[in-house]
Amino acid sequence: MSDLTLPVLDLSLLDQGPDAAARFRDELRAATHDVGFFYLTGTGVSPELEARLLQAAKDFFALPEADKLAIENVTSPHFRGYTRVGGERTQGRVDWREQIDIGPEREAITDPDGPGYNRLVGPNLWPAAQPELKDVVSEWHDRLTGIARKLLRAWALALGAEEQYFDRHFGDPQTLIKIVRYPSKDDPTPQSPRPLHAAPGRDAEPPAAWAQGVGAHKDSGVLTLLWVEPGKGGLQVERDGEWVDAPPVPGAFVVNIGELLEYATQGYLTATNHRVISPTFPDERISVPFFFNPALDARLPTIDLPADLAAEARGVSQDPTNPIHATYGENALKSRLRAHPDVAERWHPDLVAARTAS
Ligand SMILES: O=C(O)CCC(=O)C(=O)O
Ligand SMILES: [Fe+2]
Repeated sequence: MSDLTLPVLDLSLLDQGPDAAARFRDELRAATHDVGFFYLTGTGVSPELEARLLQAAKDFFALPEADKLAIENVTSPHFRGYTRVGGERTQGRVDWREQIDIGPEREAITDPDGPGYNRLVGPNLWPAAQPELKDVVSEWHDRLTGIARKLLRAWALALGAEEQYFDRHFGDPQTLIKIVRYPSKDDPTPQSPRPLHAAPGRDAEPPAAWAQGVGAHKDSGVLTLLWVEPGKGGLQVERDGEWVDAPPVPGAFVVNIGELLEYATQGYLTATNHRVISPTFPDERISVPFFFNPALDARLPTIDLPADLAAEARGVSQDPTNPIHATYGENALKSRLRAHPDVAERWHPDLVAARTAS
């Protein structure tokens, strides 16, 4: 395994005059053309806020199991709430992590003739026993939305588009915050994996030994700002067919782009496969990915790249097992149905059947 040092970019350069800002944009373009991943410092997120978020995450996972299961995601048609260890899949294999998924707080849309992705719209499920979770998540959401918008404006300019390109096409962002805990697979504490609940054609629940922290995948949206508990390795990024470690850097986010940004740049920017290796007992690892994505019905038009950049656009990755849909809602629904087959089966059998048939 080789050591990739992801590029480190300092967001505060954008506020240090035109030359510094231009340097940031060049570095941003290079990093996301070459690797698709980088570390971002200078974001202004305070260590106090990070500490509050980490504490809230730990408190949530330490709640009695019954409190967590009271908001289990199988009770939400909108893929919100708590996923227990073993309740999620990537590439058909079980992920050994538990998490809470939080999206925009909306009322469900009841329109049977509307697009399937409307079913992603709905209320969150919050733990009754931890009212403060909502406050810290809401503050985190607002801070990171500001950072994401700043980055996207820098990308737009770096790609030869007008600065507001993404603002204009995003609509009301469909953000997703996941608070995730990766236990060790050797942790003797029962992790209450989902009882046998195999999808058609799927075998019984595989043992933990077969599971993964989270399996190799590309993020389905535009931009991910990942916060990782200090000192906790495990994230790996695929580079030239090899897995390379991307350990957390103090005070930095790990940033990566998703399939939609690759699509909008016709492969000039690259969405990169990544995965998480489970920690070794007695360690565990907490992370909080923030996915900044456009409205479900948004379709990012292809950016008209300057000739020198267009010459280096590789085209969009073609993988028959993972088609990339231009409308964000379609792409998001694809990954939600795939990751949570039990939610899909219980609430959306018609969508599953339509997909199996096509
Ligand atoms: O937990 C991590 O470090 C990464 C998680 C991730 O890639 C994802 O949830 O999409
Ligand atoms: Fe990811």
